[in-house]
Amino acid sequence: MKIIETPITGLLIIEPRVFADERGYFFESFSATKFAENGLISDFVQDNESKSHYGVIRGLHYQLAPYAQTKLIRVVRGTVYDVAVDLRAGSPTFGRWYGVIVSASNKRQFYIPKGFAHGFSVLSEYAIFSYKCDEFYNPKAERGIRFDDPALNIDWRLPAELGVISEKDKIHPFLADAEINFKFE
Ligand SMILES: Cc1cn([C@H]2C[C@H](O)[C@@H](COP(=O)(O)OP(=O)(O)O[C@H]3O[C@@H](C)C(=O)[C@@H](O)[C@H]3O)O2)c(=O)[nH]c1=O
Repeated sequence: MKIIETPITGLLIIEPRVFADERGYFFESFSATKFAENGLISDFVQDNESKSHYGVIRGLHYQLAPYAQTKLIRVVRGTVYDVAVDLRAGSPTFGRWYGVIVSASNKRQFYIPKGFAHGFSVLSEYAIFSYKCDEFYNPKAERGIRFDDPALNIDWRLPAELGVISEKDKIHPFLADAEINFKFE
C-alpha cells in the first residue's frame, strides 16, 4: 500500500495495491499489520456504511475527546469529495481543510486522525460510503461545524443547487463558535 502525505500533518491518503486479472480485481481494503508497521492507528472498533444521492453533503462532524475518532474512509460505489478540517489547537494548519476525490474506481482511502471535522459531498448519481472508526459512536460527544462556514469556504465541487442536507447539519455552529477540545501532538 502507498501512503501519500497531504499538506496537513497526520492527514493521509492511502492507495491500496490492486491486483487486477481477467476475473476482476482483488485488494486488501485494510490490514492491521500494515497499518501498525507504518505507525498508523490499527485498532478500529466500528465499521459504518451510508448511501447518499448526488448533491448530498454530510458533515462536518467530529466527536470531542476523549471520544474522538480516527476514521479510515473509502467508497465502494460512486464518487465523493471527502474533506477534513484541522481542529487541533496549536496545529500550524488549524482551521485549514483538505479535500480528496475518493471513488470506487480510484480505490483511494482517506486516513483522518482524531482532531479533525469530516464531511463529504456526493459527485456521482449515488455513493456508498464505508468507513472504520477507532472509537464507538457517542451521541453526547457528537459535534458539528457548518459545511458552509464562510471562514472555511469549502469548495464542495457541486453546483449551487445542492442535494439534501440533514436538519442537524444545517444548524451546526461556525468554526469560531464551535466547541473543540483537541490538541496538536
Ligand atoms: C454516526 C452514527 C449515527 N448513528 C445513527 C444516528 C442517526 O439516527 C442516524 C444518522 O446519523 P447521522 O445523520 O449523524 O449520519 P451521518 O450524517 O452519515 O454521520 C456521519 O457523517 C460523516 C460525515 C462522518 O464523519 C461520520 O463520523 C458520521 O458523523 O444514525 C448511529 O447509530 N451510529 C453512528 O455511528
